[in-house]
Amino acid sequence: MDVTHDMNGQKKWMQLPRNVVIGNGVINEVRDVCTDLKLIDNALVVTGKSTKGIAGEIVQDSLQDAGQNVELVISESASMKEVERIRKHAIESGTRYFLGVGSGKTIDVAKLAATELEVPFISVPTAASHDGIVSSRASIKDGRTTTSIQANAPMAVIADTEIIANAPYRLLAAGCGDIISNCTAVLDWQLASRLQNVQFSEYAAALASMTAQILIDSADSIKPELESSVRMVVKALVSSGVAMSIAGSSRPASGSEHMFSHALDRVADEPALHGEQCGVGTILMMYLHGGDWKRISDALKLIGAPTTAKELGIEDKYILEALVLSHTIRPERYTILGTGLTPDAAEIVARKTKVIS
Ligand SMILES: NC(=O)C1=CN([C@@H]2O[C@H](COP(=O)(O)OP(=O)(O)OC[C@H]3O[C@@H](n4cnc5c(N)ncnc54)[C@H](O)[C@@H]3O)[C@@H](O)[C@H]2O)C=CC1
Ligand SMILES: O=C(CO)COP(=O)(O)O
Ligand SMILES: [Zn+2]
Repeated sequence: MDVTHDMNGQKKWMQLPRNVVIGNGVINEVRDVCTDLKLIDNALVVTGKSTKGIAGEIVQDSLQDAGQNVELVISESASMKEVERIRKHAIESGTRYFLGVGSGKTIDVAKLAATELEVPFISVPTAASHDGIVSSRASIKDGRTTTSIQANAPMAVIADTEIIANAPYRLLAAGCGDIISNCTAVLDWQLASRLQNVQFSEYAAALASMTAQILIDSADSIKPELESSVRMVVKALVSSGVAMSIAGSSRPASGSEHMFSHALDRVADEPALHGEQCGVGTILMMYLHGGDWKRISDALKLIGAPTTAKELGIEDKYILEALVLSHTIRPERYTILGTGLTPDAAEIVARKTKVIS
């Protein structure tokens, strides 16, 4: 668990990654990181179909060169069945630690399997598409429903900026949407703290908000194929992950805009990327908060992230359906959505913010 509180809120236990390595070519430092963490044998590399050739095999070869036994397994769908398959594979091959090498789904499966087996996990993202690359949560899908499960934080995060800069730019822009969503997540958290006296951390909220503000202020310098942009986004994702660890929940980085994204995952035929949907959700929820939604929309446009249903590739009717459904996604998490939007109110917010036209 990230943070534990006793009944008086006096006891805290924050779980953070020990090594965070960001830079050009740092994939070649995997074995040094493992040695530093005393992870010296029986690794299981969990990677994706396309990310195997991009980074999975580099990690495998480099650990094998250091004399380690290393197995490699492909995993892309983040379901409990898949976690179980990987967990069984790990037991059979005597795995002592996991490396998740790839995108969000691959990392989540490796993270949860490692947590269940109580062995260390190292995150090696090949894209900076959301803050799950560093967080202590795993999102697992069951049909169209996604559940966010508490897991152990990675022992280390190794983010090679050259590899991430060569990934499709859409993934990096999505990562920016996930960071910018901290703006409304923190407003929702403050609201819940005022109205329902929920546990609130000034430090976690300040860190999450500041991270989003820095990115919004630098929006014009986030560009495709630039390692400087990748560095900025990865550092922001790490900061968001740390904010969640301080809070002991995803509250600083997930509010009503995330509930909207989770609702879209349920209703849309073909949902967009998590971070893309959260970015559009932030525009909508900032409008509901009475805040500067145009500033959010302008920053996303500068970055090249979607700001409309059309750019998300999702029909207007699903945006409206998701807006009306959002408050039911996580009823225990109070947000600006309150007891929900009526269909006509949903249409007004979506039209005024130009998410639908
Ligand atoms: N654990 C957590 O806290 C969080 C987890 N999630 C979960 O993460 C998942 C979404 O993750 P995403 O990364 O957005 O999508 P994804 O895992 O579906 O990956 C998107 C695509 O990017 C490709 N890709 C990755 N790196 C690449 C590279 N270097 N070059 C070419 N292609 C590359 C992958 O092969 C995949 O086809 C969802 O299941 C979502 O629920 C989302 C947010 C937070
Ligand atoms: O995506 C997240 C933070 O960016 C995690 O949030 P959830 O708790 O909504 O899965
Ligand atoms: Zn997110």
